[in-house]
Amino acid sequence: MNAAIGANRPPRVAEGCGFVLFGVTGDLAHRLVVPALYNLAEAGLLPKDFCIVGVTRSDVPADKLREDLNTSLAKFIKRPVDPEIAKSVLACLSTVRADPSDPASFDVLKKHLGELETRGVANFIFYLAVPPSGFAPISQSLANAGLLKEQQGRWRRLVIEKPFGTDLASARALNQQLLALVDEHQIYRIDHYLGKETVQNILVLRFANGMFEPIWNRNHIDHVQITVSETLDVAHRSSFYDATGALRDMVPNHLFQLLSLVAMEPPARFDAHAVRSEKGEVLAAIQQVSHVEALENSVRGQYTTGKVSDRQVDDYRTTDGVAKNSATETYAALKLSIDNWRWAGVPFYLRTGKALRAKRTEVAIRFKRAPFSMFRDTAIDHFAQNDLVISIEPNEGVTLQFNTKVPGPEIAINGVEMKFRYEDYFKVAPSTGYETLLYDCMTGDNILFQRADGIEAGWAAVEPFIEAWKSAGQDGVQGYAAGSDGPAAADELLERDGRAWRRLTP
Ligand SMILES: NC(=O)C1=CN([C@@H]2O[C@H](COP(=O)(O)OP(=O)(O)OC[C@H]3O[C@@H](n4cnc5c(N)ncnc54)[C@H](OP(=O)(O)O)[C@@H]3O)[C@@H](O)[C@H]2O)C=CC1
Ligand SMILES: O=C1O[C@H](COP(=O)(O)O)[C@@H](O)[C@H](O)[C@H]1O
Repeated sequence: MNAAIGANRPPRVAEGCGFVLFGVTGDLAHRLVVPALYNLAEAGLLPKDFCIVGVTRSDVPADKLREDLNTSLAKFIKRPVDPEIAKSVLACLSTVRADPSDPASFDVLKKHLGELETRGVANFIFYLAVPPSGFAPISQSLANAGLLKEQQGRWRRLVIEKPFGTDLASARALNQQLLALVDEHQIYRIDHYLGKETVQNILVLRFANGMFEPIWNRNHIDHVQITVSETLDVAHRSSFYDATGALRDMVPNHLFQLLSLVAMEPPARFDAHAVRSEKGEVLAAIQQVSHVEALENSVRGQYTTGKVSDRQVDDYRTTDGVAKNSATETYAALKLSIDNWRWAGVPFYLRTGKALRAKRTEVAIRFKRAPFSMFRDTAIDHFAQNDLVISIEPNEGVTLQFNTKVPGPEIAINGVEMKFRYEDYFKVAPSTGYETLLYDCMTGDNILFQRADGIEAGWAAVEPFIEAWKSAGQDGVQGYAAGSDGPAAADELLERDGRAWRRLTP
């Protein structure tokens, strides 16, 4: 590798900061955020002047919280926890009570952060690991207390969790509320898919390899399939899910992150402005469809009783917290078109669902078939479609399928695979996926966070489907047995175009 490549890019350094964690008593903080801080500490990546301020709405003693978080580290770090590192991360934790319904409590928080400042903590990250209803009130209270103002090189960053809105109007409103309080560069809107190595690798695969660009277009690509299938059902979060559904939960965020990385134009440089502009552009180019077209080009499914591997799963509508006549989809499939020259005529098929046969997150780029006339009479054992498959999870890696000659005196053809697997090349410690995102936030790099325009373009693209499904109500919700590949209508969506989904199991 050319050692000069990248030599001009200054090393990124995480700056000392106070990590103010709203919702520190909650699931996300315990399962992902604090374990990610532990992993950063273990990797020597936490800055020297670092401390955690856990914010709660009721008084929780710091000792009690440290004990709970320590237990969670043991539970959620997928290898033995080093007690010294855990101690050092949790030793710097203090707690404060602050509740937006009690404005005076934010003065107490301000005083606490002021004391930390006198001890040399110059910068603050405000991480809102709370339900979405808390995003705007907490941000407003922080701003009212003057805690979001940047001055004299001291930065203030606001991390907002997903979901960012529930539709275009609410996402716009939230963006407006936040942007009235802080500048765009201070907002870090999280999508945990961008913390995945395999998702970041899409950028490198496409733009650090010269061989792909000439064929990455409508002349060579037949279609793209994006799959996020899950074996999980919704039992433990049914009330959230029944109000949300598969489309809102997964498509405008996670699946569109994958779509935008695969479909965007090459950014001029590797920086947050250029990359996020191109991602936003391609999402904005997703064709806006009428209600009729939305219904024609989509499938909604809801799981019924079945078995996922050996696990019995009950009918979605019998789940506690789910309305008995719920029309909420646990499966969504869409056919989308992108209105630009690169992708004209290349359908993007997206599918995601719960309680399916297998956990699989992948992007498959299907190339056009070779003009096959010269092999018309050739024996074909197994014909491979030319798929380039980016496996996000599991079996992280990239696979290329192609046809080859079977050894022997005759010409016979067999499909084979060329595989790259991360585990064969790299030793990577298990991670939560939040480490890179938190580290980037400490370095001030928001390339892996979403900008307002990208979020809104995503919601705008799914809006016709949301609207059309709402009008259709129960009509059109297809049942599928838990543990299957999804509703038959999803297969028909592709069959109509002479295509088929990749199977969920090999
Ligand atoms: N859990 C997960 O795996 C994931 C979660 N997310 C998102 O992260 C955020 C947090 O999720 P999760 O931890 O599961 O949520 P929880 O329901 O566990 O809530 C987290 C904490 O937020 C505080 N809280 C609850 N309601 C409010 C409110 N209205 N205003 C302010 N604070 C409140 C509570 O702490 P206290 O009472 O101590 O103040 C609670 O412990 C959500 O936006 C969620 O969508 C995103 C991806 C995955
Ligand atoms: O944000 C969410 O993502 C998970 C799927 O994440 P993955 O990293 O396991 O692919 C999904 O289960 C959940 O419903 C959704 O809210």
